[in-house]
Amino acid sequence: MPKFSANLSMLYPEHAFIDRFAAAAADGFRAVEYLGPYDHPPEDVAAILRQTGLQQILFNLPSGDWAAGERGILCLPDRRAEFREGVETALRYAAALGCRQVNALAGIAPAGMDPVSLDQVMAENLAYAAPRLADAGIRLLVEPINTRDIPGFHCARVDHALRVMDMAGHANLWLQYDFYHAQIMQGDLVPTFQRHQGRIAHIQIADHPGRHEPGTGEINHRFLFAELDRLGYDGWVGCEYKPLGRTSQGLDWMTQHGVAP
Ligand SMILES: O=C(O)[C@@H](O)C(=O)CO
Ligand SMILES: [Mg+2]
Repeated sequence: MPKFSANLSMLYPEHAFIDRFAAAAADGFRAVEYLGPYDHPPEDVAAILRQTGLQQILFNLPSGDWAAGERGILCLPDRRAEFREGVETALRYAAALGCRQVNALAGIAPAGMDPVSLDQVMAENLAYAAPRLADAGIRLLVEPINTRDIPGFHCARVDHALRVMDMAGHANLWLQYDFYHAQIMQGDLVPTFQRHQGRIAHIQIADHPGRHEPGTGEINHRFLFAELDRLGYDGWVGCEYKPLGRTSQGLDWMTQHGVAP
């Protein structure tokens, strides 16, 4: 059975962010992930992890002005300095929280910019960050995100992410494979996983359409989980979906799929 982490940016919206940790622990989760801890001092988040016994397994590098619609800065030519500062901030938080994986979001392509030059900026930033994070024992992940939910997102397909990671040319670059985004952009979920398994550090799930609980849409999660087991995937699977009702009640999808938090 895969091991599941609770994505606190999406699960438990009925609670304030800081109270979502206890809610996830009460439901039996052993690990959490979310977009970013940066609104809270690292020692406060570390204390909550200690109190709840939860493991912090992933968060994103600082991703620009989220409220203003930004979705990462990795590909943005005039934000290189901010990206580098963000790596230092993430290193500080990761050390405090014992987190061994961070995700770098490509960002929305500025209108009129040549996509090849944006790839070059991405690769340059990845080449800068990957060894620094490796020295601290932290993996650097890249996540393709569908362009229906985030129009203009620069890195939407698995092969694109892998190509840019190859351009950066460092061993500490890993794919964050979100089945929901992949279903929208390309399908072929399991063969794609199998082809790139050695480069995949983290998986996320939600059903499609709607991005709700597994079992509410067209993705066959029972099959996916069985295949992850058969293929020996030993990473985490992030529950990154929008609960249809109260999060805890909605977790009965797990028993229906023969899995547990
Ligand atoms: O899939 C997602 O939306 C997240 O994993 C993320 O990090 C950016 O929104
Ligand atoms: Mg995701």
